Amino acid sequence: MKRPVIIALDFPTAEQALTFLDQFPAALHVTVKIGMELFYAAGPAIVKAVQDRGHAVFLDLKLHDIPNTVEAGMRVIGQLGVTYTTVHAAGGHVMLAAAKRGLVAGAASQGLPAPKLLAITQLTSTNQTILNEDQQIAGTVQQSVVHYADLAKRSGCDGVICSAQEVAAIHSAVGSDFLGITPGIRPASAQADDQQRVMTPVAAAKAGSNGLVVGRPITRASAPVNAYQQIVQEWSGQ
Ligand SMILES: O=C(O)c1cc(=O)[nH]c(=O)n1[C@@H]1O[C@H](COP(=O)(O)O)[C@@H](O)[C@H]1O
Repeated sequence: MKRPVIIALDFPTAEQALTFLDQFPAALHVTVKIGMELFYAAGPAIVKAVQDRGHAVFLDLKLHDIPNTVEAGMRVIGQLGVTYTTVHAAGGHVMLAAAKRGLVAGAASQGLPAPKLLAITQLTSTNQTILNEDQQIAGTVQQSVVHYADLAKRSGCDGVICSAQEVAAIHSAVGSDFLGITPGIRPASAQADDQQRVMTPVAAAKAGSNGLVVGRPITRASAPVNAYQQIVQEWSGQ
């Protein structure tokens, strides 16, 4: 799918994750996000298990450390054949450039294409108060997100993770070829949970989002494949 609806496979064990995933026919070729919970539990074997089922992997480990450590970690991630991976933009230019270098080198060592490197801007659970008081960053959330998008682009990243609320501003500031992949997606009837900056799939599509990340509205639905297909339909109908 050119603009994917990425399913956040947030489960505590490989068994639970694969039991859930096996409801989705291989022919759907979904993209699933493996985050820290599942990766800490199941390691690279879960990445391979998902790929062996014909699905694509977004490995979301949100690296944030000194440049040398991030470069070395990304070199390993680059060897796993994943489609996307993440780093925190707040680590700064030198760390982001090191992340890109490691990822490209790791992929090249296996003859693989480099995964798309996405920088986390402000998490979708962050609101104005958290930004100004906890993080001591002045200005609006949108200003901070656009700043991080510009930094990420200058540092060699392929895109950012942000709320769909900020995608249009990012595209007008740094260009529409820079990916804005957006979690915090909630169908109109769903609860927000711990998300602060949410949008519906339809609104995210209209805003120019390059891909949705959706977890609980699919993983906790009584009929997950139907919930997924309904979101895909809303999203791609725009
Ligand atoms: O990097 C992410 O994927 C991410 C960034 C962000 O700003 N907000 C955010 O919710 N996410 C992830 O997107 C998924 C959202 O899950 P739900 O809130 O259940 O739809 C989770 O796996 C989060 O870790």
